[in-house]
Amino acid sequence: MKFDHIIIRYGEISTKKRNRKGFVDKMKAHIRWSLKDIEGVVLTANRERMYVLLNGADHRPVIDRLKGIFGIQSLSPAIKIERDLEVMKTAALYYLNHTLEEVNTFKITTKRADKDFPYNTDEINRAIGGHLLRNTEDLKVDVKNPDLNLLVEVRREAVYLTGEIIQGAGGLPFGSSGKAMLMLSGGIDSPVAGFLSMKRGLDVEAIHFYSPPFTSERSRQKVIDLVGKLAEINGSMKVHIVPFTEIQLLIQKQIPENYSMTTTRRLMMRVADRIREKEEAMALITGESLGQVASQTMSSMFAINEVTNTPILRPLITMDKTEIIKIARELDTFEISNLPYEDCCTVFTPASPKTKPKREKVNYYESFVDFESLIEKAVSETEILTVKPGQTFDKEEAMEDLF
Ligand SMILES: Nc1ncnc2c1ncn2[C@@H]1O[C@H](COP(=O)(O)OP(=O)(O)OP(=O)(O)O)[C@@H](O)[C@H]1O
Repeated sequence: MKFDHIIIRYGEISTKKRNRKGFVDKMKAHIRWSLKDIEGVVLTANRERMYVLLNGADHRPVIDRLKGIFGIQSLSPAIKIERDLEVMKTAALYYLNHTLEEVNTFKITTKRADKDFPYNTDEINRAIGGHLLRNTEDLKVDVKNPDLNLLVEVRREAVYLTGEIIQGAGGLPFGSSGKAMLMLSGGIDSPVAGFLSMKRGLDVEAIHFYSPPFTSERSRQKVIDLVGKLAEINGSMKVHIVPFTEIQLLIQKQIPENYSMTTTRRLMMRVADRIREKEEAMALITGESLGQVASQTMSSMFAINEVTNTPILRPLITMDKTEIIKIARELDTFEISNLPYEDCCTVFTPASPKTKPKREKVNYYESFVDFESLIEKAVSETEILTVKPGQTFDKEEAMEDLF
């Protein structure tokens, strides 16, 4: 006996009415992609649920992959069996021994959709429960708060056993919210912002600004590795690598030092917005968190945001650093982000950047400088890479190179 299918329950998709099909189709495509190398599995869907028929495949790797698919609320491995009490008892014991969680207490909940079945609900509960108690040690019945509530569904065509409810990733199906551009530094925050945006159904491309020779090849590679991590979600991610040295040198030369950081951010936004337009995306995403550093105060964001009316998504805006780090660790990006390679912003950061820059002042300073041709040049010289998952980062080798 084996688990023969997995039940997939929808999360927020179930609140969608007329456009539900679009969401379900996106999720189906993502699940199909994630299971493509597991032989034999077949996916079916209806308005309420999806089912993965395992056709002999082991349920554990399938569940592991499904756990990462956005839009899934929960999952349950299930068994379809004959309408025979002895078979039902054996199957229940199998279920108990193969759940992923530790089970100390249980209850059986039978539902008889077919009232012609020769045993009533109570008789089935007791027969199966007794069988489990006789064949296990230290297992107890708990009808109020059991570790395992084994649902036995007696239908006309067969009996279905399911019990374990495994939490899914939640969110919305990948790509169901359209496309946005993630401004990705090598830091801890922006990869987390990218992940959370993808979780809300966005298809994300990354934009990274780098300033050779002030920033090294290693820091560029670090960003590619971060993109490789995010690419695990759906198999690949594009990254636009923007040469930013000329713009930064011009800012350094022409803008008063305490306003150079504000102008740098404004220029990044302007360039990113051009790339967004070319890629037909509808928003920019940043890893900003309110008040974290000088460029992330309300006044700074007010001054920086002025250069575009494209929506700027800031998924981390109300999060504390510790909350962000927790997600970065779960995502496995923390170690990569934490490597001490310089970023183009840190290299050019003034000693005391304005924490309360004024729009009028920054506009006044920028009015003496023609950035337009350099913006065009940066966009046209942007390198576009498609990164696949598994660009593993060799931390030891990287550290050796550093010291
Ligand atoms: N070199 C860069 N390329 C692309 N985007 C950048 C770059 N530097 C900063 N950004 C964007 O600006 C945001 C704020 O950057 P900043 O360096 O002030 O903050 P941070 O808290 O260190 O963020 P992060 O941890 O993401 O680097 C980043 O989250 C990112 O979205």
